[in-house]
Amino acid sequence: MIHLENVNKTYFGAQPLHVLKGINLDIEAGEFVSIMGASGSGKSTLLNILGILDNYDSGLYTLNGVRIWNLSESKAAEYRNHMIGFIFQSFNLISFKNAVENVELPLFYQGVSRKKRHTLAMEYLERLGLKDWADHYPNELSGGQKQRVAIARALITKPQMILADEPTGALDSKTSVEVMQLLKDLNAQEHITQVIVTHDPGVAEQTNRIIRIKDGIIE
Ligand SMILES: Nc1ncnc2c1ncn2[C@@H]1O[C@H](COP(=O)(O)OP(=O)(O)OP(=O)(O)O)[C@@H](O)[C@H]1O
Repeated sequence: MIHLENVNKTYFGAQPLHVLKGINLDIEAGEFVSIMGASGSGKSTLLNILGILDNYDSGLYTLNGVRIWNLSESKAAEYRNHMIGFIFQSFNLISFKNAVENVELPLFYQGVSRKKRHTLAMEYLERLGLKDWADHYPNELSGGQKQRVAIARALITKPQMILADEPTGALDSKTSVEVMQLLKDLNAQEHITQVIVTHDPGVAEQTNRIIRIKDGIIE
């Protein structure tokens, strides 16, 4: 599903920083993998490239056989909206929208009718055990509840893969285990490919493969 060949990425700041130095990586459909590496090793950079949120300088990236290179912003957004669900450490919920409105948002961008997106969002909230919290705002939810709302939002477009950047980074250890179990179940039951960036060896151990990045390459 994901194929990377000799992918390079440099940030051109005051001093150029060659972050990814020839990444070769294959992730098959249905895999449940984690990416580990020291702080600054390029994990988020790699995840952003996989999620078509950022460009790379050279090499090859194909997603489901489609070459991802120099896409227009609208084409990139279309691929993201239809293929990829994102989960972030800081949840990235919209604070002035309640839980069900947050979950509905990706469908709004897909032009789905108000009624249909509300019905679907309620279904996903229910699946994640949050039906009774639908009209609560993010600041009224615990960290674990916020992350479950974010997971519902990631799932609602039925993505083929989920990219998660430190999904448990802001959660206590008990809630982390619950969220990881949820992601694991999703992988087992629905075969959604998942790529999880984490610092936490306990989180990585729960995935089926650990990819280690060091000095800009995969070990
Ligand atoms: N937009 C940017 N412009 C310039 N440099 C950047 C940019 N984004 C990241 N970097 C630098 O690139 C390097 C890799 O960053 P990245 O966020 O990919 O690492 P990481 O492995 O995810 O780190 P962490 O575990 O701390 O989140 C770091 O040195 C970072 O400072």
